[in-house]
Amino acid sequence: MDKSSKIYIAGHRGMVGSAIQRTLEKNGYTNLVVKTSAELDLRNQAVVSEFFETEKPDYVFLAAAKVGGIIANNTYRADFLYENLQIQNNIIHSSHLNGVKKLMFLGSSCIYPKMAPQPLKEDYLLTGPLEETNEPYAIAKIAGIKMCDAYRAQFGCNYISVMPTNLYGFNDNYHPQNSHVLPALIRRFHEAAEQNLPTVTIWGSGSPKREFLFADDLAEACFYLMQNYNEPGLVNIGTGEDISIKDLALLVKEITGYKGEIDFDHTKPDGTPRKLMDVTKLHNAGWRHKIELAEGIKLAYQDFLSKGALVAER
Ligand SMILES: NC(=O)C1=CN([C@@H]2O[C@H](COP(=O)(O)OP(=O)(O)OC[C@H]3O[C@@H](n4cnc5c(N)ncnc54)[C@H](OP(=O)(O)O)[C@@H]3O)[C@@H](O)[C@H]2O)C=CC1
Ligand SMILES: C[C@H]1O[C@H](OP(=O)(O)OP(=O)(O)OC[C@H]2O[C@@H](n3cnc4c(=O)[nH]c(N)nc43)[C@H](O)[C@@H]2O)[C@@H](O)[C@@H](O)C1=O
Repeated sequence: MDKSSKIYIAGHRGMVGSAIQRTLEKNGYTNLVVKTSAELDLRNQAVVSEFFETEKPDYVFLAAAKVGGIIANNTYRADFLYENLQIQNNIIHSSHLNGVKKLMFLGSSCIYPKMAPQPLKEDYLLTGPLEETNEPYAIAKIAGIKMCDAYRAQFGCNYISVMPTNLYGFNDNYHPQNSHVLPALIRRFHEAAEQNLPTVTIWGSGSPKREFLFADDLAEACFYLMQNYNEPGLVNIGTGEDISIKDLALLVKEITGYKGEIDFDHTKPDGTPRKLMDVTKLHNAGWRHKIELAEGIKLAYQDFLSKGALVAER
């Protein structure tokens, strides 16, 4: 990508899209095209087609999606399937029709079978049943991977797919029900400390394990891979280390200064017991994460505090 390339960041106001925009600008890329969902509803094929004909971007980061935690995925099953299929179909197809040089599709670690061996290697895709709570979302993401590969096979499109692990960081979604675990716990422990509540409740058993990557680290990986990776298939992006939900809660408790008790709501789903990414392919491609979990949580907590009542709830 040369500095004059026109780069479209789909989803630039989201946690990942905004991190990608920061990374590109920090590296001197200023010919960026961005649209809010109010300006350009990516579910609408006609307006997406018109947008691409007008703008003709050289590169596309596809970071727009319907995104949420385990309860959101299991509640809005139709929305997660329909909206994500529409968004990615429209962008990938219009990119092909308008000669986009390279596109990066962002999938997710939930695409792997629920009980696949750990750590998850890229070739475990489609080797077993998916986790029920986020199957619609996972099916949409798998379709995106397959679409990029099919457009490469039939039309020679250089469209790559990356699979980030669970992410957190600046501009995260702090919605009490729809968010992912880490932003949810930051908010819940903070509010419990503020209100002197005796107990903070964690969903599920606390025994599942999750891997967490800071969104600005992910953006650096995306920037690196967009310049250096041109293969079909998929690339896991993670830290290669995971932590139990219970230990994560204890870490957030310590960072937010909460002094009360923790209990567990077993009526809430645990989801996949573990989804640790094998990051050998990523490391061999030349990239490793830099921000460790405790440091990242402190950064995310500061961002949460700085936003106050304006914190995002999606
Ligand atoms: N968060 C996580 O833990 C993980 C995320 N990912 C992937 O990373 C990508 C980004 O996720 P994340 O940044 O967390 O998500 P966010 O919810 O923070 O951002 C998603 C963005 O997508 C845009 N968007 C959603 N629907 C539409 C639409 N119909 N038309 C136009 N824009 C739309 C929104 O734009 P607007 O603000 O203008 O409405 C929003 O800014 C997704 O592909 C997700 O699957 C992968 C693994 C983990
Ligand atoms: C990125 C990934 O994210 C999703 O999968 P997930 O990792 O299971 O999502 P999660 O972060 O919501 O939960 C992780 C674990 O944490 C536990 N947990 C405890 N307490 C809270 C809590 O308060 N909120 C939430 N959300 N979870 C909690 C929760 O019970 C579960 O055991 C996919 O839907 C899909 O979006 C995807 O690809």
